[in-house]
Amino acid sequence: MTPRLSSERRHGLFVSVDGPGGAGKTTIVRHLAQMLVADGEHVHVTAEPSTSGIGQLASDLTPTVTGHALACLYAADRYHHVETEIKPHLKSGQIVISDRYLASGLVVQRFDGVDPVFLWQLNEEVERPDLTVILEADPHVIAERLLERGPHNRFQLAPDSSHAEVSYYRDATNALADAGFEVLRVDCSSRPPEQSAAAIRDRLTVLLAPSEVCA
Ligand SMILES: Nc1ncnc2c1ncn2[C@@H]1O[C@H](COP(=O)(O)OP(=O)(O)OP(=O)(O)O)[C@@H](O)[C@H]1O
Ligand SMILES: Cc1cn([C@H]2C[C@H](O)[C@@H](COP(=O)(O)O)O2)c(=O)[nH]c1=O
Repeated sequence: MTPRLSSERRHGLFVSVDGPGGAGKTTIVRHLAQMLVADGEHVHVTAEPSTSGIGQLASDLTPTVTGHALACLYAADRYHHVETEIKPHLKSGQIVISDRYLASGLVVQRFDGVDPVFLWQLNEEVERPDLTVILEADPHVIAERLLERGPHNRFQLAPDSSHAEVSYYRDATNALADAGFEVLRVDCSSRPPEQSAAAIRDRLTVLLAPSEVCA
C-alpha cells in the first residue's frame, strides 16, 4: 500500500517539473496530480507561462520577441507567479505542481543565444522548489514524439532542437544541483508516463516522512 502523504501540513510542498519538449511534462504532471489526489492530498496544478497578464504577454510575444527581452518577460512572469499563485496555495497547505518553472527559464532562451550566466542571475531570487524534477530523455526518442505530436513553439522547429535542448537541460540540472537544489532526474524515454509519475510521488513521500514522524 502506498504510504499517505501528510494531509495536516500547515505549509505545502512545491514541486516543479521541467524537461525538453516531448519528454512528457504535461502528461506526467497530470498523472502525478491524479495519484496524489487519490492518496487524499490537496493538489494545485499550475504552469508557466502562468495565466496572469504577464504570462499571457510572454506567451503572445514568444513568436516575435527574442533573446534577453523574452528572458526578462518569462522571469517577470515567474516572480509574479510565485507571489500571486504559488505562495498562497502553499500557505494553505497544498502540494503545488508547476509544469515548467526555473529550469525552463535557464534553458529555453538559450535557443536565442542568451548567456546561461545571465539567465541564472535573472532568476536567482525566485522561490526554491522543495523538489525540482527534471525529465531526461534520449533526444532521438523525444524528437520522434515531437514529430508525431507536432511542435508547440518556435524553439521546437529546428531539426536538431531535441539534441540541443537535452544538452542545455544537462547544464541547467548540474547548475541547480551545485546550488543545492533538491533535484530528481527521471528518465522518460523507456517507460510509460504513469511510472515516471510514480517515481516522483515516491520521492515526495520520502521528503514528507520526517514531518509525519514529528506530527
Ligand atoms: N513516457 C511516454 N511514452 C510515450 N509517449 C509519451 C510519454 N510521455 C509523453 N508521451 C507523448 O509524447 C507527447 C508529448 O508529451 P507532452 O505534451 O506531455 O510533453 P511536454 O514535455 O509537456 O511537451 P512540450 O514541452 O512540447 O509542451 C504526447 O503526445 C504524449 O502523449
Ligand atoms: C517557462 C518558459 C516558457 N517558455 C515558452 C516555451 C513555450 O513557447 C511555452 C511553453 O509552452 P509548452 O506547451 O509548455 O511547451 O513557453 C520560454 O520560452 N521560457 C520560459 O522560461
